[in-house]
Order: sequence, then C-alpha cells, then structure tokens
Amino acid sequence: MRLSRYFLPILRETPKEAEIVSHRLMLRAGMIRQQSAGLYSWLPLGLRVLNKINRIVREEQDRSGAVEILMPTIQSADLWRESGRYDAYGKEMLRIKDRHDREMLYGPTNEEMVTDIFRSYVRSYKDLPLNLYHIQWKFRDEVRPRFGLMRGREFLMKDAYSFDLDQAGARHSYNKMFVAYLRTFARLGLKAIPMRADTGPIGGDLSHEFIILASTGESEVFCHKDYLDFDIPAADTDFDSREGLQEIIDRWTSLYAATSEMHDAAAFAAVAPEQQVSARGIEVGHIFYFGTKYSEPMGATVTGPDGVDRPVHMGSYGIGPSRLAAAIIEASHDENGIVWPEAVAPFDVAVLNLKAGDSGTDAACERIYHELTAAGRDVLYDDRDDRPGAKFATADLIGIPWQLVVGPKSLAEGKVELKRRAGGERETLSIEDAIQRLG
Ligand SMILES: Nc1ncnc2c1ncn2[C@@H]1O[C@H](COS(=O)(=O)NC(=O)[C@@H](N)CS)[C@@H](O)[C@H]1O
Repeated sequence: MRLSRYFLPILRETPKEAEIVSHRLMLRAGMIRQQSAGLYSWLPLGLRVLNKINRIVREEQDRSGAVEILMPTIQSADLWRESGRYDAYGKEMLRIKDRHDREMLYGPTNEEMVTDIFRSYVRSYKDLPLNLYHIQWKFRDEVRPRFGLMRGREFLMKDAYSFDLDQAGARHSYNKMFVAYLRTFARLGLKAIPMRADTGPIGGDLSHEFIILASTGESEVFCHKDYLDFDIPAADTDFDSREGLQEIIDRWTSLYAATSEMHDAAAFAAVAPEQQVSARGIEVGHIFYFGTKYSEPMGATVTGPDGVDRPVHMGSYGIGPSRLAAAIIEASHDENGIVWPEAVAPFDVAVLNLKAGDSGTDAACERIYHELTAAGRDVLYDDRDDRPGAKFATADLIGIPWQLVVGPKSLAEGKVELKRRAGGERETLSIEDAIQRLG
C-alpha cells in the first residue's frame, strides 16, 4: 500500500479524552474514530489489525472442532422471554421496536438464539457433541463506556456455544475451548492466565476468565508467578482425548489464580511471597458451563442411547476481538508508540523513502515494494513528500514490526537500513539482503 494513496489520519496531539495508553495510541495512529459514547468507526489501519485478530481466533476455534455460523445482531424479545432473561438482563439491553411494534433487541449475547437454532434441527445424541460459534457485533448499554474499545457499547465478540448429552461431555467441550483459548492468546502475543471467575448474567457454576496482566486493566487479579512461564498446548493437541485435555486443564488450574470476585486471601497467602503476583488485568476471554439453564426452558432436548429425551448440557465461550486490539497495545507499546506483534501487525514492513522525488531512492523503493509484495508481505510504502523525521515518527507510532529506510547517502553505497521496531536494532545491508531477510 502506498501511503500517498491510503487513508491514515494520524493525530499530532494526544487526545485529551483518552485516559489509557491504548486509547490514546489508537486515536493518534488513525486506527479508530469515536462516533459517540462507546461507538467507534474502524479506520483502515485498525480494521487490518481487527481482521488479523479474527483470523487467528477463527483458526483456533476451527482447530478445536467448533463450526462457524453467523447470527443476526437484532433478536426477537420472545426468545429472551422463553429463557426468562428478557426482564432480568436489565438496563444494559438495548430494546427496540420494529414498524409492526414488535419488541426486538440488539443482542448482547446469543445463548437463546443459538439454542433455538439447535432445537430446530438436532434430535439425537448421535449428533453430539456440537459447538457452533460466530464472530458478531454485540451491544451492551454500559452505564459508563470508557477506555476506548476496552469497554465499548457496540463491540465485536467471538461467542461459541457447545451442546452435549451430559455433564461429562460438556466438560470435554469446555476443555476444548480452554485449550483453544490458551493457544489463541499466545498466538496474539499475549500471556493470558485462566482464572476462576464469577458467572454473572450468563449463569452456570463453572467459569474461567482469561486475563492478561496490564497496569491499566479493570480487573484486580491474584495468581502464582509460574503461570507466566507455562508452555502453550501444541498445534497437534489431540482434542478428542478427554484425558489428554483434562491433564492440560489440571496443569493450568493447579496453581492459585483468581479475580477479585473469587479471591481467597488465605489460599493466596499460602503461596510463597516471591511467587505471588497481584496485579491489574484485562479480561480478554470468558468461558462458562451452565448445564441445562437454557435447554430446559427452551425445550432443546435429544433422545439418549436409552431412548429417553433429555435437555442438552451447554456452555458458552466468549472472546473480545475488538477489546483485544486495545489489550495488545496495552501489553506491547513504548514511548514512541505501538509495537505490534508480527501476527497481528497491520503491515509487515514499512518502506521509508527519505527523499521522495529523487530518481535513485524512488527506483530503489519501487523495486523493494514490488519484490516484497510479490513475496507475499504486506508493505506500507511511505512515498509522501515529507521530512525524514516525520516518516520515522509515523512508522514508530503505528508500530509496524520492520522499517526499511532508503536514503540517498546509504543508497550511494548500495545500502539500505533495516530497523526492528521492537528493541530498535538497526542494520545496514544491501537491497538484495534486505529483500532476502524480509521476503
Ligand atoms: N463492553 C465490552 N467491550 C469490549 N469487549 C467486551 C465488552 N464486554 C465483554 N467484552 C468481551 O467479550 C468477552 C465475552 O463477554 S462475556 O460477557 O464475558 N461472555 C459472554 O457474553 C458469553 N455469552 C460468552 S459466549 C469478554 O471476555 C470480553 O473480552
């Protein structure tokens, strides 16, 4: 992408309304624009990051055996009356009426709707286990939306829903998602720790929140330090092995980890002081087992091997991709701006032409741009007629992992400069070697 033909509305000054670094940097880097309280437009740079986050989320959901669907954002109130949550959900629910005066709502979550889909088609235990997921916008009329995307009113959620014959089966489905979450957050460059959590309006009696440690996090968390060095389940984990997955979950829940709602100070005090971590954290995922809470009232039943009809056991599993775009910045930035992990960076390489209009640097940049693009790299070519200092500052602010600097002096010796955004190491090398290294 040539910057002269892109849309990257960088802000010079720090927006005063932004209280946390990710909110400040997302506005300054031209990633998002606030339309009203808790509602944001995704500008080109931000949308590229969101799409990369979604791709990783999707890959790990699919790896675990979940099947993707897409449900609407607008839901009928009737469904929520069946589960009894229509009145219980409270002021966070955006209630609307259509032209026929029918009561509708903008979905804050989809347990009822996915249960309706399930009950319309599945009758036999032979069709289980089943996990349906989608990545869809949600609306929750937060009383105090704040911190930019961290607590928005309209936000993107991956929400998955599992259906099993009994609790043992549902526990296996829960464990599949648990492992998928460990892999997902690690691939996003984050250290997420699963913590016993409260179940709140979703319900049930088994729940874990996946928390990343960040000083601006809204959650207060307590955990054993060793979790930070646990290795992540491998890509070839056997998701069909109940024992194998249970061993992974047992290991990842063997040490103390709890949010403040579930904190047991006495148990935490038993952890060696130098192993105790108490910090702020950001909840990036939350998984629940809630048995027949929805299938019972909504009549979602299957005929078991004994010929008896019974309501299915369910769980739901949420990840916040839009919150993750902010959370990754909270976990990975420096005084010059964002430092994107390569897996989610909006572009792989920023090519900086320090003398746009000069035939030598222009020709070299064109060659680099085309060869790296042909090699499948996402390249942002800063071809603007602007001072080198402004180009360096923009490249640092938007956090592209590699900067390839093409200036007339080093070019005269057939050299370009490669800078790694994280850590700042610089290296002078030939154009061929640079293309080789990045291609
Ligand atoms: N206001 C919000 N803004 C941005 N992300 C949010 C917001 N509320 C929740 N999320 C994200 O969505 C994830 C799941 O939300 S949740 O309420 O915990 N769980 C559910 O809604 C269940 N139905 C899981 S399918 C959270 O872990 C968080 O990452």
